[in-house]
Amino acid sequence: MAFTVLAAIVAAAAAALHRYVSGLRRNIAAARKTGLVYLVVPVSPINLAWQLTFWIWVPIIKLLPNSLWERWLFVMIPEWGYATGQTHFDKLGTDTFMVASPGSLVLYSQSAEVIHRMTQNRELFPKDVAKYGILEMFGRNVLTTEGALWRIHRKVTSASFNEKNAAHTFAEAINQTRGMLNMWFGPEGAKTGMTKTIKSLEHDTMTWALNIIGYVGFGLRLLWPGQTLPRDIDPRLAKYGSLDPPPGHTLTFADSVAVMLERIVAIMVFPEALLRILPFKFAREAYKGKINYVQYMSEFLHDKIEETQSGAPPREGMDIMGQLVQSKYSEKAALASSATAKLDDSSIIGNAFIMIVAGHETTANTLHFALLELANNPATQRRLQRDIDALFGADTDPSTWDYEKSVSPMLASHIGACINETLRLVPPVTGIPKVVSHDADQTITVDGKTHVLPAGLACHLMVVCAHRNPRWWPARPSERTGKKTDLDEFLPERWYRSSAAGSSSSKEAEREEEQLDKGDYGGFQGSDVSASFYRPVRGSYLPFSDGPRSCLGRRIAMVEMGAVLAVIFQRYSIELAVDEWAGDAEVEGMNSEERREVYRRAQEKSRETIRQADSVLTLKLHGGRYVPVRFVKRGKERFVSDPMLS
Ligand code: HEM
Repeated sequence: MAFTVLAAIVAAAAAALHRYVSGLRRNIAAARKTGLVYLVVPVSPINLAWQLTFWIWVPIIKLLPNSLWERWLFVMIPEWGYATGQTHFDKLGTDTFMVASPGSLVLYSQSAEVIHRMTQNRELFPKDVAKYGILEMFGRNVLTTEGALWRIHRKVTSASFNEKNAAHTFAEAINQTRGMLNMWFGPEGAKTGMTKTIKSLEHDTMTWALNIIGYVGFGLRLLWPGQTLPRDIDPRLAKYGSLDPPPGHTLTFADSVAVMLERIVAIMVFPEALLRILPFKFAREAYKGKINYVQYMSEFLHDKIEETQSGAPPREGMDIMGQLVQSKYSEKAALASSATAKLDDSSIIGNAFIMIVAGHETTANTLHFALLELANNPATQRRLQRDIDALFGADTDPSTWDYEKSVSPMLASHIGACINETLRLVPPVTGIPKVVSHDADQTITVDGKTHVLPAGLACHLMVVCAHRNPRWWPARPSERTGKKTDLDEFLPERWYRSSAAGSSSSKEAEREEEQLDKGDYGGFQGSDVSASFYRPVRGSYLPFSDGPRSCLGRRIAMVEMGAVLAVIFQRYSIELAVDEWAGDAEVEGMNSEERREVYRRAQEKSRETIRQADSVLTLKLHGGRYVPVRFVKRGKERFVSDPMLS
């Protein structure tokens, strides 16, 4: 008996070893055939189990002699592109390389040509939808589907992304920014002109963005602490805005979204029944977040179906849930032929989830990093304020700002430059997975040479690396760090520079535009970058992706972020908090040089913290990391008004 068991184990191990070796040999041969540079690694870097546990294995591997791992280990660290991307592409001497492992063959590229080809040819290089399981747990949706099914989702969801709703978003972003400022200052800060040290900037920007998409996208009035719901609010919607859990719930709606996003990996990995009984804090939170969120959304769906079937007039704003529900439950949908595609209930909930996640976490993180970079860069902040004064006036009431008149100049000013530069440096989505169509091999051109990629090949577009590739961006030697280029630095002025080594002339840019896929996939059709700025080569700047699968919400995101920066910096400045090095009384007694010295320490620490950002869903500060800041009324700055501080 013991011998039989042993023999079975040996046979299974031999079979596994055979699979391992033959998989590796097959993938190495396929990598070699493409003619591209390739690395060989022992485990697939895109294997989910590896990605969840890499932090255990990497330190163990590093105990081995350097020569065994130093060439390839970087690619096994999921956020390598953001942390150290350029160095590795430099070392390999190429913008496009392959990684062969026993379980996979993957192409990584930061080449604008390659990225452009893949984003423009949706059918030849579809999205690698298998990688989007985490975003499909509540139902299939526009972000996670491909082909004919994606077209149906895109048609239904894109209907409300228009200029009217962008204007509505602008007004609501102004309103929510005031709510956030009121919370930060409180009655005490309003008197002194300075907030206390804020450690919750990331959390607050998430609340800000959720409140906006909640209202503009879903008609839900979500509140800041101390605010109350309007008296005439529809009682069915009141529970979503409640600051305490309403009857039948153990979390508020906003907390259910926040907790669910915080614990999304646990929700995906563990079955609900197991989360319920596991005696760990993370499991309790994940379970609570999930069941509350699911319950809110099914109640919301139910209410919307009733509203649609009662023939109630359309609501103001995007009413994303209303649009989704109408596609299935309206009278028109009922009369439509059965051949007309409709979403099922699970897809309605799935799309609502994706709009909430895509619509708030991305924008919130961009705002969070933009604020931190402005605190890190006082000279940029001062220039931003000058542009805001010129555009909106220093004393005007933001609620009177006119969207149509303001939007283009706003995005062409230093406000736009700061947003673009944040999205270049710290894009919420650092990489986009595509795949070579399973139907046929496809070609790419790298530096004038054609390479054939095998059908089904996984391709990873290294967005964050393309954004820092000196070949495509106007770069100068860094004045601050002495590095070869300043591309790792936040320099919105870059957007006024005229050219980069690999940048195209405006004629070439026009020709490129002509070759684009001009299909109408709904949403905003214009460029992400104002015409007055440096125009990056197509494929080198894609914070919102590009081509048919580009972000549906990019216009409203830009508008939202422009509005919040304008409202905050019209009256206030942001400063890094220096409590770690000096108390308020000490700062009071310091001369200018001493203040500069203490601020420089805070800048150094802040930059180091930002470098440690990584992605679960989007790029942000995880693991309790934060940068403490204060907001001060303009004229009351302790540090950032000093012209010697840049
Ligand atoms: C700074 C803010 C934002 C950034 C950086 C951003 C970025 C992106 C990126 C990179 C993609 C492509 C993802 C992929 O292919 O895997 C995407 C898709 C998408 N985004 Fe955004 N997004 C932002 C804001 C928004 C907002 C505000 C909404 C909606 C309210 C939104 C809705 C969507 C949707 C629906 C898609 C899927 C489009 C499709 O596949 O057809 N996004 N976004």
